[in-house]
Amino acid sequence: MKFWRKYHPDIDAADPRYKQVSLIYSILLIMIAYFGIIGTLNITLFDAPEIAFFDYLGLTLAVSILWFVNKGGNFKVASWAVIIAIATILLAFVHLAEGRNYSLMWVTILPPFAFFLLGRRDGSWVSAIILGYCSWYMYQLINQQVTANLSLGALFNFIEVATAQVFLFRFYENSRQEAYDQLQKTAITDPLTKVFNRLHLDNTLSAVISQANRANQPVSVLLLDVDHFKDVNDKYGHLIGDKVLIKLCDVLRDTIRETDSLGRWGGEEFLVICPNTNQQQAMQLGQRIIENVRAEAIENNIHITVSIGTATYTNNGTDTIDQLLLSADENLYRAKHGGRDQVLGMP
Ligand SMILES: Nc1nc2c(ncn2[C@@H]2O[C@H](COP(=O)(O)OP(=O)(O)OP(=O)(O)O)[C@@H](O)[C@H]2O)c(=O)[nH]1
Repeated sequence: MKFWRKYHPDIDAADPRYKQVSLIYSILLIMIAYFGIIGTLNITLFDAPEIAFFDYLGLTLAVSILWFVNKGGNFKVASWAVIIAIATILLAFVHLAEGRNYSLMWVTILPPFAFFLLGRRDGSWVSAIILGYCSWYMYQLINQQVTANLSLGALFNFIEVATAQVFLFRFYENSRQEAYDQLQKTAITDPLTKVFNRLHLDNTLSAVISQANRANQPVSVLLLDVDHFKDVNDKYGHLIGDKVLIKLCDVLRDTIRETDSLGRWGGEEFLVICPNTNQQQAMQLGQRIIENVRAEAIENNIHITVSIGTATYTNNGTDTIDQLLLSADENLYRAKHGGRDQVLGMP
């Protein structure tokens, strides 16, 4: 287990912040070890206290940021603080080294940190500004013949490498972000109908109920089941049955609000979660769904109907999510056994 988890027990491996937090802690620990060792060497072995000053400054900054994140500080602020600390040390080093060519090499460590911690957009301009400034500064030193350590040819090579580095990191960060977004989407989507899957419905319902508790608002759910769907499969085949489910979800998406969540509960059962919706509004939505589905010729002129059970969470101190779903299920059962093609709520 990562040691920092004891300061942030709520961030587990599934949390999107996990990698970023890991990286922040790794960078801070490396900075502390690095600046501590090099600063001490600069004083004891190399007799360079003016450089050691910046090493200890880096050490102090790293320890302060570590303290800040341990105390629950904002990770975005911490990421920026890490990048500003690294950039400050690098710039101080470039100035102190008076044009020695190795100082430029160090500047190339900035882009990977900037891209990983700040993302593609901010990583790009921060890297471009720091690398651009260092190139310009070195060019002035060569021009004014302050340095004999760096040739114009070497500086241009540095500029080419730095530019390539920024473009490569941009490209890498782009593909990484796209792959991550795709993965996130796949993890919460039902592959056939492209509505949310059951796992995401569970998470959404918990989040919506917590929000409703804070705002003291009702939440309604509509549990919906296709009537006699087995007959559709038996008569037209499974592939057509699949298309019917896909088309049904199109109708449902067009009928519900943007703030509602639609997902597949299982088989030919779907759940709609409606924040800030009372029992009466849920019944109206259910009725609209029934009518829209009935009116739509779904596939090859196949007409289907659906039955719906609704239930409403009112934050009266006794309701639970399980009870809410159980009530919706019981009402769906009554709708089925009362003749189908209808919506039923609390008796
Ligand atoms: N084509 C297709 N069929 C599915 C899918 N998931 C579940 N089914 C079918 O849905 C049917 C559900 O049948 P039942 O549970 O008997 O319900 P029903 O025929 O809809 O009858 P009622 O719900 O009582 O109106 C079964 O034939 C399942 O095979 C799917 O993804 N694609």
